[in-house]
Amino acid sequence: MFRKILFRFSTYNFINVTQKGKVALIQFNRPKAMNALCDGLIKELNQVTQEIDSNPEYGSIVITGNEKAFAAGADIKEMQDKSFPQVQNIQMLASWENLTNIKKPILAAVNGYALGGGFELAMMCDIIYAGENAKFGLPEATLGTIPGCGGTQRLIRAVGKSKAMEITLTGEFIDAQTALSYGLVSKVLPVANLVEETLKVAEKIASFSKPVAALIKDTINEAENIGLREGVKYERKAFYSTFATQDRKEGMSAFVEKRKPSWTDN
Ligand SMILES: CCCCCCC/C=C/C(=O)SCCNC(=O)CCNC(=O)[C@H](O)C(C)(C)COP(=O)(O)OP(=O)(O)OC[C@H]1O[C@@H](n2cnc3c(N)ncnc32)[C@H](O)[C@@H]1OP(=O)(O)O
Repeated sequence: MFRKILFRFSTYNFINVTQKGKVALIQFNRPKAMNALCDGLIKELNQVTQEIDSNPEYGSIVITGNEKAFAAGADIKEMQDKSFPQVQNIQMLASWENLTNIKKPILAAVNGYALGGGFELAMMCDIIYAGENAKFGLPEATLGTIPGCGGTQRLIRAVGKSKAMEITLTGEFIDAQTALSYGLVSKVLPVANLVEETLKVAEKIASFSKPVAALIKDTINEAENIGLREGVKYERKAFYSTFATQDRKEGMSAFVEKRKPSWTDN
């Protein structure tokens, strides 16, 4: 069903990368460590997502783990002996947010645990689908630390202050249905079908014009940084800019001519 991606850097130790049509599927591959996010895994993830982003063959990305764990957080064993100067001087987490610079839409398919950095990483994605067994949490307080990769900031924007405080201050996990009721995830699916169903949505997204998808992603994400008035201005500029593209012309012509559009990504 999948074909291996043959990128320049095609040997990975901590992830598997496969392709279905125009979709790249990235699967974390540290099953013995509940897919804990070690530095090597983040380096590979950054490298491959940048490659996919600049490869015109791909229109979207799906990130997943295994049935037990999406990712149980940053690797605690790797972090445990680090000192304050070490984490600050090397800016330990500086590259951990690179995923947010990817222009193509990213879907997270979360089965099992998405904890700490794993939950933060899922929240950096554009759409989250959860398997029925998914468990989300920010248990950093139980380790004597706090979320370090946008967890507090993205969670409050997704669920509001009281729930964000509750989740982060107690360190307790929430299940898939609760995450759905909080608006954190868009759908809850059977564990066995999660990746397949997520790929279907990713394929649909990838079937449209890539620059237009990138513009939608950018415009919605910008709403998290700016107020409504500025956001509407930002959106309007983006809307106008589609009139400089072939794909806008093609989409509207195809509608009027009652035919399917043929996107050129220009
Ligand atoms: C991209 C953005 C990232 C930014 C990161 C910024 C800062 C983030 C900080 C954090 O994420 S701190 C970590 C937060 N996560 C946790 O506290 C969860 C820790 N894990 C657990 O609580 C449990 O393992 C579990 C997920 C509830 C599963 O429990 P279960 O009893 O089923 O399995 P275990 O025997 O505990 O685990 C199996 C195996 O996996 C190892 N492991 C699990 N989680 C981690 C981890 N986060 N880091 C390193 N290793 C982990 C665990 O030690 C076991 O290994 P062995 O001891 O058997 O070798």
